[in-house]
Formats: sequence, structure tokens, C-alpha cells
Amino acid sequence: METIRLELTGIEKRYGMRRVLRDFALVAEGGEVVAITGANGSGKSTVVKLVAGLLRASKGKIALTVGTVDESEPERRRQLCGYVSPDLTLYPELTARENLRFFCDVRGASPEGIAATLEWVGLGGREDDPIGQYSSGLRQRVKLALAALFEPPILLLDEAGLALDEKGVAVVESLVAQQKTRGGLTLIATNDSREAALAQRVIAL
Ligand SMILES: Nc1ncnc2c1ncn2[C@@H]1O[C@H](COP(=O)(O)OP(=O)(O)OP(=O)(O)O)[C@@H](O)[C@H]1O
Repeated sequence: METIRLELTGIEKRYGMRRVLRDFALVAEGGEVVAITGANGSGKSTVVKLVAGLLRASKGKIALTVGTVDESEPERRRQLCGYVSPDLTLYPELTARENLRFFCDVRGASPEGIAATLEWVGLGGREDDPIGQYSSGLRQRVKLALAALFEPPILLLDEAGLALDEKGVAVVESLVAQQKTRGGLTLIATNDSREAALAQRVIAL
């Protein structure tokens, strides 16, 4: 993968009168795994959504370079981030396979790896059930499959271990390991010490 550099400087985020982040800064490069920890409501998900281009900062700058290309525009960052989050909504009336196919279409990504990826996250045999009928842990695995399928330059894991059993947690661990090996960047927002332990660096909010 091309070299990746993400830099957040002087970030402030306000929701109305509530200021969540103040002068937040972060520099991270491809191959790195960085965890963002902090109490409930401290702003972990907010940082992830800012990086993903899903929210705009009230102040400050987010710069992303991939190779020699400036990819700082929020629309570009949205394309370049794989996002696993409780706030990511899948289509309950579609099957796992159909959800993945849909998101591949939206991204212009190849649907080629869908079957293998669903197998890899442990959804073999359930891929053609509507995900509205899934348990929460199975639904979480669909989100992991989606992130794995895109092989994104930046992998954003917000509470990625949510509802997962031991095997599911192992999937998260291999997802992070693969991302690292590919030279991609990983940001983990979590309060789970096991997930934070996957990172080389922890930023406490
Ligand atoms: N859309 C929104 N409108 C208003 N306030 C918001 C919005 N999104 C988040 N907040 C507030 O911003 C603060 C930080 O929220 P955020 O979800 O980033 O925290 P977090 O650290 O991820 O929390 P948790 O550990 O509970 O997931 C909270 O006080 C939350 O209520």
C-alpha cells in the first residue's frame, strides 16, 4: 500500500453549546494502530466520525495524504475509510451477502471477495438470511466483513468488539493484524482494554 499520513491539528468539536473536543491533535502513519480511549461521552466516536468525513470539525484541520496525493477533502476521506461502528446502519431486510454487494456498488468496489469474506468472519451458512433476523454479534460480524472487504487505507474501529464472542474477537484481532501488515492505518475507539491492547499507542481523551 502507498504511504499514508493522517494529521489532526487543533480540533474542536461543538454540538450546539456542548464542546466535546478541544485542541485535539493526532499524527499517525500507515502501519500504525492507535487506540483512542476515554470515558463514555468523552468524544471517541466523534474523533472517528471526524476522520471518516461524517462530521465537520468546529475548528482545526484534518489532513490526509495517500502516496503523494492530498486526500484531505471529507468526501475523499469517506471513500478511503473502512468504518465499523454502532452508528453504521445496515439494511435489515437484505441478507448479509446483499448488504455487502450493495456497499460494494456504492463504493465502486469489486464484489469478488464477498463469499470468502463472509466465511472468514464466521457467517458461512447464514449469508442468505436477512440480517434483521441476526443476533447482535452476527450483525457485528457483517460490519467486520464490510471493513475487511474494502481493504481501506484507514480502518476505523469504533467499539468493534461489541457483542462478539471469543471467535468474533479473534476476527477483530486478525483484521487489525492484516491492516497493519498491508501498511494501512488503524484507529480503534474503545473502552475495552483487550481492544486497546491491539494498539501500539493509546491516546486518552
Ligand atoms: N449528534 C449529536 N448531537 C449532540 N450531541 C452529541 C451528538 N453526538 C455526540 N454528542 C455528544 O458528544 C459527546 C461525545 O460523544 P461521543 O459519542 O463522541 O463519545 P464517546 O467517547 O464515543 O462515548 P461512548 O463511550 O459512550 O461511546 C457526548 O456528550 C454526546 O452526547
